[in-house]
Amino acid sequence: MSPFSFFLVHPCFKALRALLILCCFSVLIQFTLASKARHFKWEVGYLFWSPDCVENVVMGINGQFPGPTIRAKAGDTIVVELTNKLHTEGVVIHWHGIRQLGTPWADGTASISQCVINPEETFVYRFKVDKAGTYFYHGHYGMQRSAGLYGSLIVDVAEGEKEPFHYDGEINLLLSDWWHQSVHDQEVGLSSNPFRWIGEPQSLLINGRGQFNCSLAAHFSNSSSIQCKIRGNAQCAPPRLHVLPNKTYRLRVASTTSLASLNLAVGNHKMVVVEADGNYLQPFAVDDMDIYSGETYSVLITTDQNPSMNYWVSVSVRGRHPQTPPGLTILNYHPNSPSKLPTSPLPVSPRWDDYVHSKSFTNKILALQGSPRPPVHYNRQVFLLNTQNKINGYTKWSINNISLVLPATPYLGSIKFGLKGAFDHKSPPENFSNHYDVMRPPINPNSTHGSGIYKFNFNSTVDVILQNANALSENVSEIHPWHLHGHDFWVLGYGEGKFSEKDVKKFNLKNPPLRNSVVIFPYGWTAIRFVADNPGVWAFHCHIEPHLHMGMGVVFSEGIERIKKIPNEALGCGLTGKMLMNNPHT
Ligand SMILES: O=C1O[C@H]([C@@H](O)CO)C(O)=C1O
Repeated sequence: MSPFSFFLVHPCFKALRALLILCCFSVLIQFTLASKARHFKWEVGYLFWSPDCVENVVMGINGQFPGPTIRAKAGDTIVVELTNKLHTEGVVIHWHGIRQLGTPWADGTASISQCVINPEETFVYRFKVDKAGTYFYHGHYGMQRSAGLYGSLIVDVAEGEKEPFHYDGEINLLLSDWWHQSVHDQEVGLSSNPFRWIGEPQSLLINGRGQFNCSLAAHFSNSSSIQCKIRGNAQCAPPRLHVLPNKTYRLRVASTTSLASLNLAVGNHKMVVVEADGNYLQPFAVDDMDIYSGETYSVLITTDQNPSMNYWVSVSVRGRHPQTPPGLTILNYHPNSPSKLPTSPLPVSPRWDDYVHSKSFTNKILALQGSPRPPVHYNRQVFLLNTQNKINGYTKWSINNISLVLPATPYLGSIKFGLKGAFDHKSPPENFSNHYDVMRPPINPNSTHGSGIYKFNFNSTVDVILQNANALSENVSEIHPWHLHGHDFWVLGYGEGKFSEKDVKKFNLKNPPLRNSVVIFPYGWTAIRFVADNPGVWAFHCHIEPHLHMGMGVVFSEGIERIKKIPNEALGCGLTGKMLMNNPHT
């Protein structure tokens, strides 16, 4: 008899066995009690609001802009009953960074995971937040994120768990950019011939607040900007960050910008970067940090500076010729008055085109020791060439010469039920011509529309090489931050120019960071690896809102046959709607 069987049957161990069972039960009960469902009732609607002291229309939630912050613990279930109070538009909300393990219909992507929620309809998003971290949520239909439909989603560690770093307090910074032209006008311009580009933002917002045509730091600048005079309760009053001296604070930073890549700095304070996209990093200290649309970070600052002063928190534009003044607020040391302006000049931010600086920051981002490592080999390698193109004279972005158009019927349903004709059944190309010169504008700029998907074998390891190129004008190549739904991926490496098979040898398989968003630098490439282990249909796209609108994305799917019952409400439109209505028992 084995020692284990002996323990199971021998009467001497009866009491010990009972104790063991009791222990197991109590752990189970504690776990069930600690993780709970958090219910929210939300109404999405348009509001008159002055995000940058100029009145405009924003898309808000429950009369608030930005939307309410969701705060939960790892393991909790979030239940958001979302009612659409927009007058004539559908809506969906994507929970950015939440992998939706087992709930692919709750990913909130119009035409991909669900039908849009029509005016006056209510849709219930129910999903688990399985991993602690800094996240956010936003609209994922048309350009509704640019209209202001976003908010923070913070997941604390589960009861009894500890973060791998210490801090005394927390500050939330949700960064965005803001235009005075309505999103509807922007969308029309982008899909017109001649093309009308949206231009640079009027203002940068910190927690939905910015200042147009005046600066909090005007007394330091020799430009013509005037000093802001803001009443304390104004919607555009800067969100002062109150701190006590000699403490450590965790800044949770998320960028939901429509276009702008940003640089964040806190005057006189070093920032120690510890988390990115809900994954822990090997801590490193910087004076300023870049953050691209779709990314989140946690950084620690220690309030060890002269406590009789306040300090600037500044956000400025990277990667595009800035025409937007920095977004500013104040780090307010207690007991100084929150309106006491800092006496030091603004922190120096790098020049907008100092890519050496950006790359040096990016290369410091590595996984904390002990983080999950990538599989050593891939099963499939997909190359995605990013180009700006023309289709019948309209300006577009394409991936391997295909510009994404989303179908009327959500992929999740049409794939699950094998509905023919819902989208292009031919898969898009996995590669591009060897002769393509990524350093020059396309010789033949013409591309085509497409709605085909990349289908991955369940549990296979996929490498994606994102390849940047020259846009339509000579000597222009732009930053594109790519975001993957339904997964985290390992960032294996970045490189200049065209990717070559030799570059595979340089991949970092030792401590690559796990993320859900990653940047491709101008004329460069970025390699990522992920395991296709989450049954569902998942968007992978440039997080610049107008670029996605112009077709810059692809769609992945895996393991659909493993999905059991998709709630009818998610699919009650288009062909699936008709099918469900005809077969109420599906
Ligand atoms: O998609 C874009 O279009 C413009 C420009 O390329 C054409 O006006 C721009 O800066 C983009 O990022």
